[in-house]
Amino acid sequence: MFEKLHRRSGLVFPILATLIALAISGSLDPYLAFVATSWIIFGLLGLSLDVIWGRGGLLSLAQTAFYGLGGYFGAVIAINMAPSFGMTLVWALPAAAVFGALIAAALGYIIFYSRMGELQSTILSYTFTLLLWSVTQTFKLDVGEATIGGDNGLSNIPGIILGFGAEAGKLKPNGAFATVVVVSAAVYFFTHWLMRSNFGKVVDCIRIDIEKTELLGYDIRKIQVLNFAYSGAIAGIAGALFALWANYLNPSIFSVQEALLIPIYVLVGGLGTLAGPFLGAIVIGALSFWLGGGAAGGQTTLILGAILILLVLFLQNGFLGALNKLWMRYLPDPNEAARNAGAVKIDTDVLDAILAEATAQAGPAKNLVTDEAFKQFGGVIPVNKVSRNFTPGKPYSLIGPNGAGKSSFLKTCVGIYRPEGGKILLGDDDITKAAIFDRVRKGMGVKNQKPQVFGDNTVMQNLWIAAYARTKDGRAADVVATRILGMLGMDGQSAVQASALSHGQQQWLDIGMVLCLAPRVVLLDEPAAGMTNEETRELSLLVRTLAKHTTVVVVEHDMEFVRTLEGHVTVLHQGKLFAEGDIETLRANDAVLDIYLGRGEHV
Ligand SMILES: Nc1ncnc2c1ncn2[C@@H]1O[C@H](COP(=O)(O)OP(=O)(O)OP(=O)(O)O)[C@@H](O)[C@H]1O
Repeated sequence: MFEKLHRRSGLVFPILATLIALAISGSLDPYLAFVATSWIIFGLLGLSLDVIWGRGGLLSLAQTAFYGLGGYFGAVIAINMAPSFGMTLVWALPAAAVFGALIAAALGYIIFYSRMGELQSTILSYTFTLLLWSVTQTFKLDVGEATIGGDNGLSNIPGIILGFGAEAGKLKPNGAFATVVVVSAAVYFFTHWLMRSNFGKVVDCIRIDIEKTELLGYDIRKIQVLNFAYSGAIAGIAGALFALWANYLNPSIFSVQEALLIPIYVLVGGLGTLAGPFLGAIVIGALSFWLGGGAAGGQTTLILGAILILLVLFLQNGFLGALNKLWMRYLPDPNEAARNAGAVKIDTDVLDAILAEATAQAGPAKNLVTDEAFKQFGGVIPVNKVSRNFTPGKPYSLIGPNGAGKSSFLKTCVGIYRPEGGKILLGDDDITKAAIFDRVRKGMGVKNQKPQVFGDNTVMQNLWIAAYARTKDGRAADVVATRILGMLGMDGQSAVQASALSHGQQQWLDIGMVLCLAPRVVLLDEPAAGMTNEETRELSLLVRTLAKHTTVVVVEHDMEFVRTLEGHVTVLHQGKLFAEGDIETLRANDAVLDIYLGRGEHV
């Protein structure tokens, strides 16, 4: 019961809060109703930031820009429609949402497709807001009945009108409050649903590990732009509500103070909680209302600032974050199973069946061919004109001393590093310039040196998100993920958070995620690191079985593991192919010993 309530808390409490707000809306003092309406609007604006920051991982200071633009656009529409048609809300909100979304999509396109860093993105978003602030000071335009008058602003904006026709009158403060509550609640519940949908799950994964999400085959930049556009739509709606509430807009809506207040609402309420920004805006709004009413003796800003600093410092993730932490203490620990987990034991029959099915669905194994592949970092050349044809049948092991270029070679093949020269072919496709997600969709499955799992998600959720990348069908992904979980013998840990797993278990989970993709070429970078001897034997069995169905390339330092793979062994040195053969011959090769021991002419 307690657990169920916790799972549904994002729905149950907001429903209660909405009902209470609606119940008291009629009896509120009209002035308080008027002021409280603005708190809800700011909460909605905070929600727009939470979508892109708390869930998407980008601290955008452009939310007030989308809010202001949505406000202006919605107001112009409302001014022109109201005299004949009434219904300002119906005209202004969709127009503002679409406008906000388009502007956010355009800005998001620049930010995400240019692969800007987090800090630069935040600064660019802030610069965009400042630019609008500056431009709107002098921007004058007549649009029908609406006059945008530079720093004189835009006045004569009709209030919230729900009735049709010229005669329809604007709502009084209490009615306006109730209407804004209903609109905000509708946006909140839709957002709550969206963030729990498959789209939202991928958005969360991008925030946790963007590279891994792309390595699963998701077109991350498209998803980021869509999420940003959605946040812009919410900000636009908030802007239109604000315009109808205030009946007046001017360029101060794009000011620094406005832009910086929004992250504060989110932080005080709880980043990533969606409902938190409303709580943050209401708490801050109510505090300043009460302090401004005489309680602070003229020191409202000072006292409010001090309270905010204390709240952010001591609550860490805001009110809702703190509440959640407290609540979690009384729930059973899902990570208990990780502590009691035994060593992973592969079920080879199931593995064989999974791999045969993958071939039936994704087609036969593909060759991976590198033709003079070349990668350079300044003076360092970790991949120096490597030409190699990798085929299915037996696994390939890449060995070599530290810094030989093994990981760089794999990263060049998957597109994490862009080669400066040469070609890379996956089957018949030239993938030299393809995006990472495109290579994965064409059949490449990669596990990097460090296990990459989504730490906040459970083991099952990790496998599911990998399977869903390929199947694009939730139920089919359930089936694939459950089978791989069973094959790894990790059923008992399905509800454990991936971050609670040991390093070795995370390696297995990462390998399981790669298998969910039904890859036609598999690249594994140091998969045995952190595994016990028993697990390394199981891994060797898995890799050999895998190589019968797909092309497999493994980078490894553990020579005993490499020996048990009974495959092709290639030594890399200073970015070049140095020697090839079976492991026993290579171990007896003086030149190979020289490079490992750092002696002789080859070093
Ligand atoms: N992103 C990068 N920027 C600059 N230099 C890099 C980068 N990645 C790798 N290198 C350099 O390329 C060389 C090869 O590194 P790489 O990690 O590929 O070697 P490795 O054989 O995998 O080593 P190890 O066994 O220690 O993992 C090193 O000198 C490394 O410093």
